[in-house]
Amino acid sequence: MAALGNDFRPRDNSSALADTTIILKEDQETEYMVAKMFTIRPGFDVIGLALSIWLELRVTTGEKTSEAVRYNCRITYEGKGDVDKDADKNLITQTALYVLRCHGKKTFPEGTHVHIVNPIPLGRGLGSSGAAVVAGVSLANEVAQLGLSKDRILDYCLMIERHPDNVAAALFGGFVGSYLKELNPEDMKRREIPLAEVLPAPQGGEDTGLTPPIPPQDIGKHIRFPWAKEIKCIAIIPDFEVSTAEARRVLPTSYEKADVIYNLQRVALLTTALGQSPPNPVLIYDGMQDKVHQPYRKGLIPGLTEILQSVGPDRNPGLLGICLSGAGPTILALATENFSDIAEHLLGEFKKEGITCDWKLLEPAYDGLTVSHGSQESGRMTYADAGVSIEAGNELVQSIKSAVASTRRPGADAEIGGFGGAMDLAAAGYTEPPLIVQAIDGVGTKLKIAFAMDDFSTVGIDLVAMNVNDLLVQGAEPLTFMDYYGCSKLDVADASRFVKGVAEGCREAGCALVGGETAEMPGMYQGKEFDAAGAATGAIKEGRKILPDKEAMQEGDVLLGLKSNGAHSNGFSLIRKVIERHGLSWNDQAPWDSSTTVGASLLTPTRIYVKALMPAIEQDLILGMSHITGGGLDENIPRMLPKHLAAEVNVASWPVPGVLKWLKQAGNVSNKEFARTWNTGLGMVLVVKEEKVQSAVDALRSAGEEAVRVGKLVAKNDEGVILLGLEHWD
Ligand SMILES: Nc1ncnc2c1ncn2[C@@H]1O[C@H](COP(=O)(O)OP(=O)(O)O)[C@@H](O)[C@H]1O
Ligand SMILES: N[C@@H](CCOP(=O)(O)O)C(=O)O
Repeated sequence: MAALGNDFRPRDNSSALADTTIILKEDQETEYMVAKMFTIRPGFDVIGLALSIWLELRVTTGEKTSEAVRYNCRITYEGKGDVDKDADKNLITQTALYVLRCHGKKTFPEGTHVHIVNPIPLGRGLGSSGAAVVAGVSLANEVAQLGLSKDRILDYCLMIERHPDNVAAALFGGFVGSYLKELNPEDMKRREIPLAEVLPAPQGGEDTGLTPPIPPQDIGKHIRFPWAKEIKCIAIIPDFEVSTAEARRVLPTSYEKADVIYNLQRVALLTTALGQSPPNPVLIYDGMQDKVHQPYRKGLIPGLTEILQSVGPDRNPGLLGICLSGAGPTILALATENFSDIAEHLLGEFKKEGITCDWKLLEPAYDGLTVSHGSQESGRMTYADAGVSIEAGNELVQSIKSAVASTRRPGADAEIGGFGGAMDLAAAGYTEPPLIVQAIDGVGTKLKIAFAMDDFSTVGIDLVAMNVNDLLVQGAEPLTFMDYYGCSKLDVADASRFVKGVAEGCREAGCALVGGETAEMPGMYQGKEFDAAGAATGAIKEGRKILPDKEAMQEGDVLLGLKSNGAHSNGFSLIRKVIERHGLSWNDQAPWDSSTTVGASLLTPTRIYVKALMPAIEQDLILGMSHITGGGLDENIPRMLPKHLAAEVNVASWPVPGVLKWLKQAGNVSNKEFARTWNTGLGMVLVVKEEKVQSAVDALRSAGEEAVRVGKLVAKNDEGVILLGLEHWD
């Protein structure tokens, strides 16, 4: 991935489409298509919600094969479950064949290869068949260039899946209401038009020339409702299938008037309630009650009634409502927070029935069906087709411009838009050739907490901290910084909050943000997730030594510690496990600090020690420094020591921050593990000659930092770090 340059814009055309181009080359292809789909609906046969799971087809034509392939269509599949690979049996290609036959074509174009990538679990009520039907109609539309509009595609879909909720949401995206128009008298007479989900089979095989029923115009109508941004969907997906056909067979053919009115009243309110911000849990919970399908389907899903009734907004903070997804067995809970709590509870309820489940946190997806073409001959590929928005990139540049400019410093103007970031060393005070030091790092899985909290304002500070603290321990002054932000779909607000955090970190470290890269790469990451990395460049003045000065270190040299303010940016994989095991959710009150939540406390940004340490470094008061990151005291302190010396550290000499104390105890983490996973309360450990300790402490104090004496250097036997006073941690 090219990440150089200082244009805060999406990657250049050729690299953004690199994945696609590779596919085309390998298969000698002419077409490329992606169909993105969704799932669910809480109003029986009426409303559907497209969710963030995409069914994707990669389609190529002109493939050379040694043997004849039926209907000219070779199918390959990756994803959930397994599907038929025969073109006339696979739901996607079967649907496409029906549409092709409606247009007088009996086969796919020669050498068609359809590669299906399907993450939607089959037969779980998450609309895999609706997605497949939309993809199938679109497939025919593309390979035969039929020019069908989305509205006309819906007509074809409705000939196959006669309930419009799933196909309409899959096709148009978002939270969608739909109805089927009554057929006009002429079409009513056309007995071949299926009234239920019956796929018109190619009677007598591919060569009969029979024309299947062409859909009447405008069979279905739809409208998109608003959806409040904070509402997310927890899908609890049991490990067994319920076929939609079976789940429809158990429904009655007629209903009591009272039950019909009950549902109508709720659906009418629900469509508005789900668009209101903040959402009203009472209206949504009541609005999601149902009397026309859930009660009849309980025989197919053990414990359904009890499971649905086991949660409510009064008992489960954050929960808004719950229903069967599609025809089941998946259960869909809508919530604004405490997602893992709610999910764990429902998993527990299913477990009582002996059923294991998977769960996913999903969000509405607004694109619906998208198609992108890539023709080698015409070179008609576009960013937009591939899911990359230049407009969003430009918007981001505008929104971060002033934050980036605020990091300017002597030697770097921090203006964005050029091809590279420049630094005038002389203007920065380095008149003789300095030693240049560089560092590169990421934020790690602390990002996961930011995703869960939907708060990206501080992880940029962590990114800068991880880099500049690494430069600092080598005695270098950080001068410039560059960041990399990779996502699947650029959310300008999120990316901007992130870059503003990076700028804040840079200001704190005194370095200029001279460039960055925002890479929008469809399909690389899940939903709104992103990855971030950064690199810092610093300098050491001519004539001064790069640290650590191992040769100058001796037994008896003093170890000073600078406090951390929590976990900083390391050990988050274990942190997440401990939090999960304790059934805490990110929005719960932090057990170690009643004034904040678990997530907010853990997002406390990593301390940046530049301003505190630079004066002492410049006065040559320090022989070596260790930035306590992944690997903790155990792994990081020996990195600054000569082979013959070890660090003897008295762990009682500094306070362990409340959060780390709690995590250690809650995770039953041994002292050894504690010292090699987390920083234990020290963000930096310094080696200082005894005679310079007072000056070093004074220099640090003048810069606002209190150093504590934590130990000394001793002759090394086995261990690089000897921890004394461990009982203090028990
Ligand atoms: N991507 C796909 N490719 C081919 N067939 C599919 C695909 N997705 C779903 N199907 C077909 O649809 C069936 C599931 O449909 P259905 O019972 O309606 O459940 P769901 O709730 O998942 O829509 C699968 O067993 C399979 O035959
Ligand atoms: N309204 C339909 C929806 C079926 O959805 P699926 O995902 O189970 O195919 C119904 O409830 O039957």
